[in-house]
Amino acid sequence: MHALLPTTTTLPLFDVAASRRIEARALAHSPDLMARAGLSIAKLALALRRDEGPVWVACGPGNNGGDGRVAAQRLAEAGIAVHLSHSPPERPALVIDALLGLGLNRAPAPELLATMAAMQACGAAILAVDLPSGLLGDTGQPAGERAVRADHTLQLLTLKPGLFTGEGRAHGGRLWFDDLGITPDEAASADLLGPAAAPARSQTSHKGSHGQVLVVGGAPGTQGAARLAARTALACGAGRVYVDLLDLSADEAADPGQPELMRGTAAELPQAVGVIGCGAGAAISDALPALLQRLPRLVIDADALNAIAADASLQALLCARAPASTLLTPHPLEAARLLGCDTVSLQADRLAAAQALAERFSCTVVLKGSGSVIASRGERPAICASGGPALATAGSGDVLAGWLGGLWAQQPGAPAHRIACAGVDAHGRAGEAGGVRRAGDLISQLAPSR
Ligand SMILES: NC(=O)C1=CN([C@@H]2O[C@H](COP(=O)(O)OP(=O)(O)OC[C@H]3O[C@@H](n4cnc5c(N)ncnc54)[C@H](OP(=O)(O)O)[C@@H]3O)[C@@H](O)[C@H]2O)[C@@H](O)CC1
Ligand SMILES: Nc1ncnc2c1ncn2[C@@H]1O[C@H](COP(=O)(O)OP(=O)(O)O)[C@@H](O)[C@H]1O
Repeated sequence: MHALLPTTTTLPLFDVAASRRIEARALAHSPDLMARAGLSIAKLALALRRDEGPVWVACGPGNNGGDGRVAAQRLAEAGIAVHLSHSPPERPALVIDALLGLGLNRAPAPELLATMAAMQACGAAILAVDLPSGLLGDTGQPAGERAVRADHTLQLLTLKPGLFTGEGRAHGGRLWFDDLGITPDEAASADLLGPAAAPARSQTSHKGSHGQVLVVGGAPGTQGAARLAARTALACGAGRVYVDLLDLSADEAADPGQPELMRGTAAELPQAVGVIGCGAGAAISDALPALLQRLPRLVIDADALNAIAADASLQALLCARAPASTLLTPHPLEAARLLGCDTVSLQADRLAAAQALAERFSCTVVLKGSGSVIASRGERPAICASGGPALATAGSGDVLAGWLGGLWAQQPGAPAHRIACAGVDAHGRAGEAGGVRRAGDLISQLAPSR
């Protein structure tokens, strides 16, 4: 058993159906899985309980409750006061939430909701067994009106995608994992991203070796967005970075605060990676047909996504692009517009939504937000576990778009999916500080990760 995040490698995630298959096969040769699970929970509980008070263990009707009962037995054998009940003891030292795990299949019944509320109110830290009760393992959404907000979750046997995206990040608390000695014997349902290697830079390389990025966007009043993206592409190591600011007069500098940036257009730079849409406003619509047809690799963000959502002819141009050449970076509202749904239903299953977008537009999609999801046709989806609310500030998405463009410029042969996985993870790690990080600061935080 070990703490999980930050992860130093990419890890396999298994949805509920896959976890059940793995469990069923493992039980055939290791019938003592529940004993292993219970022991592991008891060990972690011993380390986490805050004082000499009783450990409250609340067990449900299935095997999740079975794990909890074994843990209670182990704790009692170790001389710890254990309170095995659906109602709280006086001043519990820790709560073990073993009500519902993988088997959650409907909104929790009222009596379970009452126990969940009592757990939350009792003042002790909550250790959830496998999943916080009421949280769906595939999507990270509560099945009903509420799910337990745990302080710690010990995932057992497999890592479930729902703990890493959507509401899962807010419900799981600190994440722990015990594989119970079983190596999964089927392919993962999704990847949990680890860090990727920075693009190689040969001793004899020159600026022409590291590609070109062209940022198109920045309508009057929102030019900062395009400049943030351009500065980030530069910090990422792209050989040359150009900006095409909408409505900028011919004699103005690309970015007076960043003299390395140059002005350019798609017509002049047909090999550049386009990063298009940042702060672009409605004016991007007119430029989009040429950009979609002309530039061999595109990162499409913000207003360019909104323009595409509103125009079937732009959607057709997008779908006609070469495979693995286009990367969309919508936040949930932009993604909902592209799919023609609302954000609540989109957020209810972020993995499915990202995959639906990737299929519909034949693109790689980064569905941003807590636990960003990366999906591409024919690829296993990935979830980014790094990042946090420090990133919830204007401009951090522009920085992501610029970083993706900068990475892609330096790795022209790489498919969009690989660039997205590497870039989103690096961006998240750079934004793991507490509080709020200004988007401009994020750029300098990203640069050392190259
Ligand atoms: N077997 C092993 O050795 C191992 C097992 N492991 C552990 O087992 C867990 C999975 O166990 P599980 O399959 O029994 O499912 P679990 O989460 O206990 O729930 C099922 C029960 O809850 C009920 N129920 C469902 N929804 C409900 C609701 N909303 N409101 C009320 N009731 C509801 C459902 O009722 P039913 O639908 O049948 O009426 C059924 O009775 C897994 O998460 C892990 O902890 C691992 O440690 C690996 C080793
Ligand atoms: N709570 C959070 N946890 C993790 N990542 C977050 C969180 N809030 C925002 N982010 C990340 O910050 C970025 C915000 O992008 P976006 O909404 O497009 O911002 P902007 O348009 O202002 O640049 C995305 O990469 C998103 O995943």
